[in-house]
Amino acid sequence: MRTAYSVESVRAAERELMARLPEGALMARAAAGLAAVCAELLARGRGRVYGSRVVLLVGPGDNGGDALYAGARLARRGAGVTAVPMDPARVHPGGLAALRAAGGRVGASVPERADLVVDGLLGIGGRGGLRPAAAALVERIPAGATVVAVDLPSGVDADTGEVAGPAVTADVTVTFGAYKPGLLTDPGASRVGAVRLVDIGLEPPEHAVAMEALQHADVARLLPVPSASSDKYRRGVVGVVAGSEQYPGAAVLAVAGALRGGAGAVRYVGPAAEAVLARFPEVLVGRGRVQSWVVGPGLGAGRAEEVGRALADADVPVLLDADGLRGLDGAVVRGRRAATLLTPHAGEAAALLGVAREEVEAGRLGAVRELARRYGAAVLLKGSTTLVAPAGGGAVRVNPTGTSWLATAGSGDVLSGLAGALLAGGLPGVDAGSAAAYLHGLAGRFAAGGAPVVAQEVAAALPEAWRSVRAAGQ
Ligand SMILES: NC(=O)C1=CN([C@@H]2O[C@H](COP(=O)(O)OP(=O)(O)OC[C@H]3O[C@@H](n4cnc5c(N)ncnc54)[C@H](OP(=O)(O)O)[C@@H]3O)[C@@H](O)[C@H]2O)[C@@H](O)CC1
Ligand SMILES: [K+]
Repeated sequence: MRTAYSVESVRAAERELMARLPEGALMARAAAGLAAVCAELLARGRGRVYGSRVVLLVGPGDNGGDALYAGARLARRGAGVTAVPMDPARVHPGGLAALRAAGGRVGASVPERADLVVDGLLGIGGRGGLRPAAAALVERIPAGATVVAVDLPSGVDADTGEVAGPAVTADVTVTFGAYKPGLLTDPGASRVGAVRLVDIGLEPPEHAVAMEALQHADVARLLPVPSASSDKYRRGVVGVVAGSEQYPGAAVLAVAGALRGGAGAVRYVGPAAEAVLARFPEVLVGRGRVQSWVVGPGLGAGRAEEVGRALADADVPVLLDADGLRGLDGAVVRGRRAATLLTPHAGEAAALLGVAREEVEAGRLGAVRELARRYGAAVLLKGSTTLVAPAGGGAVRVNPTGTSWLATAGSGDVLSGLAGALLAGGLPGVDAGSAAAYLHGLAGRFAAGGAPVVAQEVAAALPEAWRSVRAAGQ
């Protein structure tokens, strides 16, 4: 499991550690780690550190201090290092002295050419959009230079991933002590490049985890596996209420996802039974006992009664997607005993929250948390980085397996069937949602292999995704 911590808990852990260490020790560790990554990148790009041109963008706080001490290390190895302060009157004094002593220089403007630019403008102390002096430096980053962000790209909010105005786009982000949510959540996540975590001895407590990303072994532990005594009912029957005359394909794809999600059986309810059976003769048709409901893909408007009927089944987990999310009543969802999992994309989330879609896109983490709070339900927010918030608050999961090839018609229908099958297998909403997103992303990668993919191929690649995950759990 990869975990991320809020700025507040990183600061608390930092204070505790600092109290036990000599002054400057933590910054020295951070700078050493940063310099090592920079040296590695220079060696990879130009064969050696000696003679390379390094530019440090230096902010007024400790983030700038890290950059200066790392710059001093690179200067000692023969790099030509120029520090450009955001505010010459506010520069980390120890860092500046170290750089000068190592032969680095201070410039008033960003040189036109550089092999490597170190973004030490703002770290976890950054607030709001970049001020003009910082934005002006970011604008002048020379094209073609490798950009290394210190702790996080300046302009990205560490706690939320929000980007208000200009921000650095890094090739590599060297982060200290712990991941921050902003590195894992879009729009920030698309600015970080490759993330390298430097261990500086920080140990934030486990209860303070703000975000987590599952890995193969975590998913392997979550997936239900049939035992010798399993029959189809014990493995779970998924009821799929989906499709319409206009969108019969959504029903077929949701059923495909449910069948490949380990369900003992799938029961289909709706007007697309002919299309479903033509593709999957193993499907049961019509209402009956189920261990979970998947309601919504391709349902079309005006089917509120069917949504209400599934929700009224208070002891059966329900997944609501697409049209199943229209006009959703918070009190009804909150009143349920069994799990409810909502799987909106940004537009549907915006409609539920009564805000503009752009607002959800700009603050995805806040939006998914707010939806989970309002509905008392687990919420999977689809998109460039899929997020899953648990019903009762707590760490939000971010899916690490996504691929942009999955942005294709019907892909969400497969995901809803798959997550519904995991609910039927007994997984709580957040686990069902995050394990489904993980397998779905993996299947998308396998099916695409670097080429366009269609939703039914994603469903067909799900067994390969299961095998790949289960192999890691053995
Ligand atoms: N945690 C750890 O364990 C360790 C942390 N370490 C490092 O310390 C970093 C945190 O340092 P930090 O606290 O000094 O804050 P930092 O990010 O440099 O920025 C604050 C300064 O920026 C300014 N400013 C704020 N917003 C702004 C804006 N929008 N646009 C422009 N300016 C803005 C703000 O100005 P003010 O508001 O005071 O006027 C203030 O002067 C951390 O990220 C990591 O790199 C490591 O060394 C060791 C281990
Ligand atoms: K930075």
